[in-house]
Amino acid sequence: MANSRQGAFFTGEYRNVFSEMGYSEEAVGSRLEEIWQELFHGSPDVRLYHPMDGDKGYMVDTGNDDARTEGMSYGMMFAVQLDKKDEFDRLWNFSKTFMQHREGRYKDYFAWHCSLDGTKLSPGPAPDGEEFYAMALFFASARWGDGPEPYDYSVQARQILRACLHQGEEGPGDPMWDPATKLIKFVPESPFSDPSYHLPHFYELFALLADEEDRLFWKEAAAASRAYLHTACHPATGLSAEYANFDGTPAPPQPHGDYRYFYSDAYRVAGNIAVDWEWFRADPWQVEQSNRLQAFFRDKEVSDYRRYHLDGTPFEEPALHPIGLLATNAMASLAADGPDAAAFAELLWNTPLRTGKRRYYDNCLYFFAFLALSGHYRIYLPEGGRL
Ligand SMILES: O[C@@H]1[C@@H](O)[C@H](O[C@@H]2CO[C@@H](O[C@@H]3CO[C@@H](O)[C@H](O)[C@H]3O)[C@H](O)[C@H]2O)OC[C@H]1O
Repeated sequence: MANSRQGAFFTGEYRNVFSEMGYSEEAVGSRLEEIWQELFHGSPDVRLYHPMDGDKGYMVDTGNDDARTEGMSYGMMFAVQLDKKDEFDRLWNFSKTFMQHREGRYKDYFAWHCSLDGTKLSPGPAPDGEEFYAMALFFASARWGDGPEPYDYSVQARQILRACLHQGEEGPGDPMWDPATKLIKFVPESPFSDPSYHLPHFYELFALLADEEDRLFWKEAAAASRAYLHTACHPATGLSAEYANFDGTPAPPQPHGDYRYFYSDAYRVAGNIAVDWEWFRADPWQVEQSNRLQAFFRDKEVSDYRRYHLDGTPFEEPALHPIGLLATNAMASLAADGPDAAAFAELLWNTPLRTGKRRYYDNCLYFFAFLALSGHYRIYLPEGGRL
């Protein structure tokens, strides 16, 4: 039975799109377990997760030979969804020990990437990591209960979210959310956003679980992000830019590159929108948007996926992560109700994990798509917690 919280309706149900298409629950379950085994415990040329001696482990970005808060927090989300506490704790311990700052302008934030021995490669954070850490930690607290530091998961999650909103109020630094617009920034210092960082479905939950005094902010942030995505996604193609201003227009070129186009970061927008729809049914535009995006990719071969202008004009340059893009296009089927929904899910089902050097980002998105489309990407709340 759905219940209502100021416009967001927690569905309490998780569709298994693959079963709806005729695959047995058993086949879907064993496929999911196979993906877990390959990515976490498979051969060295397949796996992403690596346990270290002692009590730590990391996810490697195989394309860049480093560990990123993105992949570390994704790994924690995969682990908590599938009830794998040992892997979760190792990833968290590595993140906490090597990546989190103890002082200064980034206190309680995480260096966005480090080498595989834990040496920070650059101090700045990437806010998509912080929000995934916080959500995964809250889910861990609900599934397994809080333990001694650093496994006091809910305490750790609140500490991260406190920094995200209040950094700079009593010392150096900047918050990760813009206080005026309530939109997440690309990095704490930037006056613009990254559409793929917007996770209103997480903010609805932060509004229940974060520090009491910040709960209203998170509720408003959920609404602000939903509205923002309308402005960031092209009205005809559904494509969004890598980085976008707070009014949704593509952000100007940056010293480290020109990100006004649909490329690797932006794939995730489709998946995020679909999960928000599945969890909260708050914004019917998400259904139209998902149909629109799938219509844009309908006639395109995965092997011919490219970088695109937002109006859909292709670059010569191929997509760096075509399997990742297929995964998020398929994830959109959780929200889409158009003629392409089943076809994209079917195509993903019939596509294997990516192999080779660049497999990390593709296979992370692939894992999310399988979790979501099989009904295994779920909300876990502490006992007595209600939506
Ligand atoms: O300038 C950095 C900025 O690059 C960093 O962004 C993080 C890394 O990139 C994003 O994901 C990548 C997508 O492309 C694939 O090829 C990579 O493997 C992925 O890691 C990720 O979303 C960002 O967190 O953020 C900090 C800035 O200072």
